[in-house]
Amino acid sequence: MLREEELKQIIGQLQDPFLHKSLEELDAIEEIKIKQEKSHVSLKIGISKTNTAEQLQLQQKIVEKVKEAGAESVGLRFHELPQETIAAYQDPSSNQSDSLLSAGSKTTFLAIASGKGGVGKSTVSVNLAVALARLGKKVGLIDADIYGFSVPDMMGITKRPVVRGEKIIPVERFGVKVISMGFFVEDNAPVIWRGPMLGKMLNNFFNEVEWGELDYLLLDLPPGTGDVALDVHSMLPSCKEIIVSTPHPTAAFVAARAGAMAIQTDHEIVGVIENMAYFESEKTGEKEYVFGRGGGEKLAEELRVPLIGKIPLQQPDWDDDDFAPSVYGEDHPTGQIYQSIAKQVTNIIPVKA
Ligand SMILES: Nc1ncnc2c1ncn2[C@@H]1O[C@H](COP(=O)(O)OP(=O)(O)OP(=O)(O)O)[C@@H](O)[C@H]1O
Repeated sequence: MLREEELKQIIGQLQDPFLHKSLEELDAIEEIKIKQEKSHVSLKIGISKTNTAEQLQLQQKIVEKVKEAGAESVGLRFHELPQETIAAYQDPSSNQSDSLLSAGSKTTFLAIASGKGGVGKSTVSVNLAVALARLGKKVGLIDADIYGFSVPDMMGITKRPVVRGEKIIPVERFGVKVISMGFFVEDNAPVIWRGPMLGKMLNNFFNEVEWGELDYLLLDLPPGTGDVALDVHSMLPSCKEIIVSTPHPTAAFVAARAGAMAIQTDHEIVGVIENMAYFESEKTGEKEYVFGRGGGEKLAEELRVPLIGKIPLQQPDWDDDDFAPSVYGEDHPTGQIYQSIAKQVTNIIPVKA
């Protein structure tokens, strides 16, 4: 004679393979049905991650135990535990590499966007990522500018990521873990990613890349407010966002559209960076406002966020030994501006505890 209470107790002692808590504690036994005449037991069980090798092992253990209790046959169905349960029991320090998107993840996503192309969004993304790493933060960078991927060149990356098991290992440069669409494209060929393919690629960047533990994951978004930018925006997890603009007052109008798109797609704008803000004469130290003035302030005011930096118009350091065409050295005046921006970023969005 099979008894529900007894079976519940036996199965309840087994553990969820990922949360390492008993099924009883997780309230994971959803249903037990017994057909006495056939000695058949059917079960519905919750697990934190379905369709895994671990699920199969747990399944075998359950079947074994239920048969030991007298059942002839066992029917078993798994479903995913509620997110609240997973979040409540997940050890935040574990599982980081499994998915940055998991509820317990400590990673802040920080997207860098612009109203139009060529304003220096990628340059800012790269230098901000490096500056955060110089502050001792654990930083990743996704070059999600799917048509105009330029991060590998800007950082002087010549290596390609290696694949270990089923995971892609990002390339590390200046302490930043980098993944770019450019790594997966032959001979710099243009790519057309739309709809499901684009979503799949972005998903792979989050789930199939071995990021390890990250404090910040920066995303260099496609420029502008067109379809591609909108697609990428809406396919991302919820992000904090920085808008890059040039100083011309009309540029602020254009960039404000990017701001509107961020809000519409549920991303939170945390600041504005004005790039190519002025040219400073090496001889006299005088500033010339080549591209106009006031755009950054205007945009920040409109979006009701702080203006967290003004970056001058400048040539990168071509003489740098560790050649990376667009990364400024820590002692370079522009490098120092990036350090100050990075500090503000860590104040505005502190590393999650
Ligand atoms: N402050 C600056 N001073 C001088 N040149 C700069 C500055 N910022 C960016 N640039 C240069 O301007 C060009 C465009 O910059 P970048 O590629 O970063 O812009 P973007 O907005 O990401 O462009 P895209 O639309 O291609 O994504 C690059 O050649 C870059 O080196």
